[in-house]
Amino acid sequence: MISVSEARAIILANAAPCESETVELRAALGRALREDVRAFRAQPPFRASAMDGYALRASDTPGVLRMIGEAGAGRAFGRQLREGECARIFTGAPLPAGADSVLIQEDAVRDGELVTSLAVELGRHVRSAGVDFAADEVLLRAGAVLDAHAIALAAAAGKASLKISLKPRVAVLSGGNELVAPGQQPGDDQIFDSMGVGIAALAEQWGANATRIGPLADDAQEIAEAIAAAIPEHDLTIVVGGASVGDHDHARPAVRELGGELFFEKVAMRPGKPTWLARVGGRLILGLPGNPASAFVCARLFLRPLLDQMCSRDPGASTRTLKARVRTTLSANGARETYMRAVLETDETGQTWALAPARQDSSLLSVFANAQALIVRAPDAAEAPAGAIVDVLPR
Ligand SMILES: Nc1nc2c(c(=O)[nH]1)N[C@H]1C(S)=C(S)[C@@H](COP(=O)(O)OP(=O)(O)OC[C@H]3O[C@@H](n4cnc5c(N)ncnc54)[C@H](O)[C@@H]3O)O[C@H]1N2
Ligand code: MOO
Repeated sequence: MISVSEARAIILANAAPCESETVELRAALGRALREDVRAFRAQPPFRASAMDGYALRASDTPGVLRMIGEAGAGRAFGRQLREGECARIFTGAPLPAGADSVLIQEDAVRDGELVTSLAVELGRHVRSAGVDFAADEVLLRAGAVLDAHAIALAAAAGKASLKISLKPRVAVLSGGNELVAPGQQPGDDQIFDSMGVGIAALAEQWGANATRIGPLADDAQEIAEAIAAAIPEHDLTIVVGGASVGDHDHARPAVRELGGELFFEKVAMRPGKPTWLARVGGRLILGLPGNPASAFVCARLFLRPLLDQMCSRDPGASTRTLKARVRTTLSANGARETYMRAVLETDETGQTWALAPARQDSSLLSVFANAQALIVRAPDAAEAPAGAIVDVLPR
């Protein structure tokens, strides 16, 4: 069995970034940038006033100055200020040539065209040209995920459109004779297909366009046909369930029937051991165990970085852990890396505590849905007494 980090390395070694597209600025929100964004020109492009007041020469102060005109935002004052002169100025307006400082209007005494000024420090209330950024400066790097602030920066750089990653097209197949789609009438021996829906939702949360397929019957032929049909239309196919060794676990046999190449079929982790990865017709197929907590843990550990890589985001960023103290003692771990569902709390000192509910069975969706994090227990980790610091991964 391979380790979690080995499995992730194999996944990333076999995943390529999706194509890119160019879209209007606001349509790029939440997407990964595929080009560096450089400033069209410096910001501000001119020396600007930071206050409403009077533009003047500091060397003329203290004293009485003659106001010779006005500079407004978007309306530069064309003339040169000479000794003893000042110009009315407003926030954001270009400083007139010859001026070097601004007297804030609250500190001025005005009488018609005469302005009495206190001593003004040289450069006071002046924003120098390029104080925010210089012309041609790289403001955003390829790979950045574009939030509202980044979109504003691109707009300030003069960009009207951006080159971004296409959303990976992801097919999510679920299968099992016990499954019925939400909204359908279940038989007495059936349950609702929560994880086909859940994994598709996660894929979309992480930047993909997901298509739901299923629930399929426990039938190797039907599963093979569904995979074969999904492959040409999708960059990635995910199969939820049917991953284990039972007589009705048909996912991997279906992949073999299609002539697929299996990279791994088990990972030394708990939950999530029966996770697998294959390639069929040049496209990756990720197999997740059907138990809800197993599927969610494996999606978090493998699907998230895989989608990051496909979207040209940093695939390493999402799997970095944080530190927290455990509320209750955790027993020594076995040989498999273990991911325990945990509720996070922050106390009045700012310390984060992780509370692992006693019920950790991998079938418990409600426990997972109410957790905020996973406590990571290394293989063969010793008992962690209450208060010990552990690694946690935000869910
Ligand atoms: N003899 C062994 N049995 C099992 C092993 C093993 O190593 N030897 N591994 C166990 C582990 S660990 C897990 S995890 C599960 C994985 O099972 P599968 O991926 O084959 O999934 P299923 O058998 O189809 O279902 C398991 C469980 O999850 C429920 N399920 C499945 N799909 C969904 C869905 N879309 N929505 C909601 N619930 C789903 C299903 O009803 C089962 O209860 O195998 C163990 N067995
Ligand atoms: O690994 Mo299974 O995922 O323990 O329940």
